[in-house]
Amino acid sequence: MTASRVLVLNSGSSSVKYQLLDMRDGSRLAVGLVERIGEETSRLVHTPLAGDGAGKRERTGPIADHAAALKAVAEELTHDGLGLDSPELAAIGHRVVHGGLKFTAPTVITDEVMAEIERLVPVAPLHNPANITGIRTAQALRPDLPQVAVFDTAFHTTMPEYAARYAIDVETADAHRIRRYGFHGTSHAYVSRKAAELLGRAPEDVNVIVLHLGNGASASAVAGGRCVDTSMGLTPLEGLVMGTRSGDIDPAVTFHLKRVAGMSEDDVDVLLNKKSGLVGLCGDNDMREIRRRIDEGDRSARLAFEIYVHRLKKYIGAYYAVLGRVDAVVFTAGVGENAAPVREAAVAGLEELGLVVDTDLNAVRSDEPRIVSPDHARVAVAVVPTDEELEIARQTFALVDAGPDDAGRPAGA
Ligand SMILES: Nc1ncnc2c1ncn2[C@@H]1O[C@H](COP(=O)(O)OP(=O)(O)O)[C@@H](O)[C@H]1O
Ligand SMILES: CC(=O)OP(=O)(O)O
Ligand SMILES: [Mg+2]
Repeated sequence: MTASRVLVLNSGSSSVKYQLLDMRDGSRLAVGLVERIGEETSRLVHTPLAGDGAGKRERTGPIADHAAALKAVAEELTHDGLGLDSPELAAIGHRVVHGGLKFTAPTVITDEVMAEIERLVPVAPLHNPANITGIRTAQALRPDLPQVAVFDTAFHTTMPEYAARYAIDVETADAHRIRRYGFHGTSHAYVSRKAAELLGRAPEDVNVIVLHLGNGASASAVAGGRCVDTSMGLTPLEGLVMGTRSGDIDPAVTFHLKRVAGMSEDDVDVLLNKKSGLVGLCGDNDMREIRRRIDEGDRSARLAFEIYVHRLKKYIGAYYAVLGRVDAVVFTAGVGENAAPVREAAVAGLEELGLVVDTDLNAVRSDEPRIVSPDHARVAVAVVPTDEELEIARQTFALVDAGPDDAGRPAGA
């Protein structure tokens, strides 16, 4: 039997999401999440969907680091007869957030590839270190298997220079590779393709604005299947208001804080990446909690919501102008898929642009891609659940399934 399973690891700063899939039909064999890694209250939630396991299992209690988290995941899979030692496992696919300009496609991980991912740590300090630990741990568990990196930045490498460059001194920018890279690309690619499917058209024929609103959040303008602009920049800090990140601010705020408030470089980094966004504005970064507080009349929660939505609306307008013609505005990720009030507020007042939501359609909760604008609307407003793990598994399997070359290396090595 040829190996057809792929394990996908999406390692975040304090969490690991994972899925084991069978690529013969794309079915999931197990899914899970380890959260609050490094805290006393770590939690692993594992759901076997095949094998010997039955039903969702939870473990709570301290999980010290990503290596310990992956060990626990491996134990859970083994318990279900889906262990990493299985000969059916073809590869392990890793989400890697920053790939710079070098990686425009999924890549089999070699020592040189690892060195490049490490070199990019300063521009993705919350993400690349966790991705690296995930890769190293997986390599230690299955040194014989191809490990594949699927980069968040890859989809955005098609951006034209005028969208990717900052208007700063060219020599300085080039010397330090300062430009806009963009992130969440696997999600933007998957969701824009699915949106075309939902409209019943070929991806080459549609222009869409994708709003990926999770804890991290980004917008992208996709013309005929290619990214032409996106809201994140050199790092995943630029753009929309996020759970804990500020998104766009005047960069002078940073020197002002250093000069006037006596903050260090690291203090400002932590402020903008971890203590800003929704959490900085109102103390909560979970949109469910913010909506609950708004319903109780809480003013700081309301203002946080208004700032979040105002920024979103500005990007919709900007990308409308960038694309010229828009076929759909598509919401995805935790907030985009679940928070109907965010979708409604983001397009409120944009009727002249052809953007309206149907209140009843927008209120429907579903895991399926769906249109939430009325039939007659000029531009579709859609909700398309993202599936970064499935997309990573597909790209990983496509690379390793192409077979080894003459030297016995997997394709792409
Ligand atoms: N039912 C819901 N209603 C509103 N917001 C939700 C709901 N479920 C999840 N969210 C939001 O989604 C966020 C997580 O999104 P997700 O895409 O899983 O983020 P990430 O992958 O960045 O961790 C939560 O912080 C919360 O704000
Ligand atoms: C790049 C990024 O912001 O990722 P996440 O949303 O997983 O934090
Ligand atoms: Mg995410």
